[in-house]
Amino acid sequence: MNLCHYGDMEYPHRDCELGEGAVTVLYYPMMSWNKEWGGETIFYEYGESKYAISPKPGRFVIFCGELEHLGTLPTRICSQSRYTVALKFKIKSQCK
Ligand SMILES: O=C(O)CCC(=O)C(=O)O
Ligand SMILES: [Fe+2]
Repeated sequence: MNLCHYGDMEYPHRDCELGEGAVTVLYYPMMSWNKEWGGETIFYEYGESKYAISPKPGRFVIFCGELEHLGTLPTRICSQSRYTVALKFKIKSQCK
């Protein structure tokens, strides 16, 4: 379970080592979210941002844990906490 607010720090990371082949299931449990509040999950490719997923209430994102990503922080006008639930599964075969 992740919890962050405006002013916190988050870093781009991978959820597993390259070649480890884990899968992450990310869930946004907030009851409501305004797009002006930011908080997108950014996915990187070759070190550059490639996809931004809005933290829409009830949304699930399933991705290969080898992908570099970042849960961005809420903007200053957001008075709510940004929650996510991340379930990280190791699988035998690699996910590519
Ligand atoms: O909160 C997010 O958008 C990402 C969370 C995450 O990357 C993690 O828990 O490993
Ligand atoms: Fe992560």
